Amino acid sequence: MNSYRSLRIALLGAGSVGSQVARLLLEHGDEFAARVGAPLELVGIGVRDLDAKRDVELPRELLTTDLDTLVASADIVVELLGGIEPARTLLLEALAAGADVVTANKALVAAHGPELFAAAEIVGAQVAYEAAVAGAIPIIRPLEHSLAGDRVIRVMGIVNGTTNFILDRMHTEGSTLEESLAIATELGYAEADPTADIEGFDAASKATILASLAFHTEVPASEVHREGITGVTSDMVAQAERAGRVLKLVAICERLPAGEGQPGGAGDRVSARVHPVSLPATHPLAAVRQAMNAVFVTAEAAGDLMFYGAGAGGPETASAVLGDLVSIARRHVAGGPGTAGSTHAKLPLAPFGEVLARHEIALTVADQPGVLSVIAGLVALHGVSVESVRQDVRDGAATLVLGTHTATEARIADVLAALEQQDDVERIDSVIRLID
Ligand SMILES: NC(=O)c1ccc[n+]([C@@H]2O[C@H](COP(=O)([O-])OP(=O)(O)OC[C@H]3O[C@@H](n4cnc5c(N)ncnc54)[C@H](O)[C@@H]3O)[C@@H](O)[C@H]2O)c1
Ligand SMILES: N[C@@H](CCO)C(=O)O
Ligand code: NA
Repeated sequence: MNSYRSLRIALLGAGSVGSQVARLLLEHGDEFAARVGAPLELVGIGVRDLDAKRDVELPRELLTTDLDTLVASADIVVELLGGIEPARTLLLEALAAGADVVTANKALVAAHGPELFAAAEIVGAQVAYEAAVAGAIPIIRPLEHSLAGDRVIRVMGIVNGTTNFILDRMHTEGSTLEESLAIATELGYAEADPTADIEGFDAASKATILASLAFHTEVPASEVHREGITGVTSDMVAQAERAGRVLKLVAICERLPAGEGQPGGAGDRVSARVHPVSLPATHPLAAVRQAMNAVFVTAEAAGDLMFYGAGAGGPETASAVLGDLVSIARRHVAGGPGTAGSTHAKLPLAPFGEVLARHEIALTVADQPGVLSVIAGLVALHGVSVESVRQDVRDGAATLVLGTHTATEARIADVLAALEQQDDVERIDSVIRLID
């Protein structure tokens, strides 16, 4: 090993992920030093309560509740607190002092990434966040570096382990959302506030990050259309199964072509959204079970790429955090400023209403002659064509399941509003987007 001085590492947070990062850093310190060319010295672990019970027993002398002082003493700050504050202020303080930053905090990167990246650029420091999207799966680095010479067309993935775990158990065991969420929380997958998982906020933060990287364009969290899984019922799961399909919560980031005659991507727009979809059971994403994640990337020259692995869990996420840490530490030893991400493409964002999808609409209707043709006519009136109809009559009421051809979200919203007004329609039971 050369004679480079020790690198001082400050760890903020010793929860599910932080305690595993501390453990691995202490257990494998010699290996990391050999990879980096300098020792990585864990100088302190910022916690809220020195006596709290933790997943891992940590050396008492490293624990501190004075996070500001800890940050001021470090070359590299690893933030695993979660939430916006005080994480944002502490990281801005670290960057202002010239330290590099590693974080797994997708909520923070989605909401304040540009602010952190700008602060890093001023001092030539680096912000690394591989763990923020799809946990252990390398996806940030491939989008930022490996695919920087290609044109990404689409990123579609299961990026929230908790909701995948819940939907998987609804399919395989008929469990309720509540009981599966309790298990996911126990296993360390769920966010501190699990509303972030089940309402799709966590996946939407990840969609923001993925879209910004994939399209070299700042995609604000406020522009991501978001729907969670609280509207997914056991009836919807049963109906999907009868049709040989599986329900999943997915994030879709797409580059929407400007249209015929526009050369070389000129006029393209981008869109990012999170919502449940219905997939054929044979689709590769349907095979992503339990809390696993998978991300498909389609790029113009590379074609389809698939990234699969653990998207949540303490040790799994710690792997990505430590990968960032080793990579940043190597740069310290080699010298030179950190690499800044690029958002120079500045592609315009397409409104959600212009996004195209096939939909399946389940309705309870009066079981009377002629109802089907009235409804089909009403749907057609709004410029949406019906591809398939399934009918199921039970106790004098009929369930009608309409599969549409591809239509814009705006047209589908008009169809749903019109169906709600239609006397023969008792209620709209569910609406789900179909993926082939
Ligand atoms: N758990 C996962 O599977 C996973 C996966 C990927 C990313 N992440 C992200 O990693 C981060 C940490 O997640 P986690 O699951 O370890 O959360 P956690 O709730 O288990 O741990 C966070 C810890 O930080 C501490 N903390 C919070 N605010 C503090 C403060 N002001 N001062 C001192 N300590 C404070 C908490 O007491 C807790 O021990 C989050 O940003 C999360 O989104 C988690
Ligand atoms: N709560 C998140 C953790 C990983 O980001 C999930 O369930 O995927
Ligand atoms: Na990752």
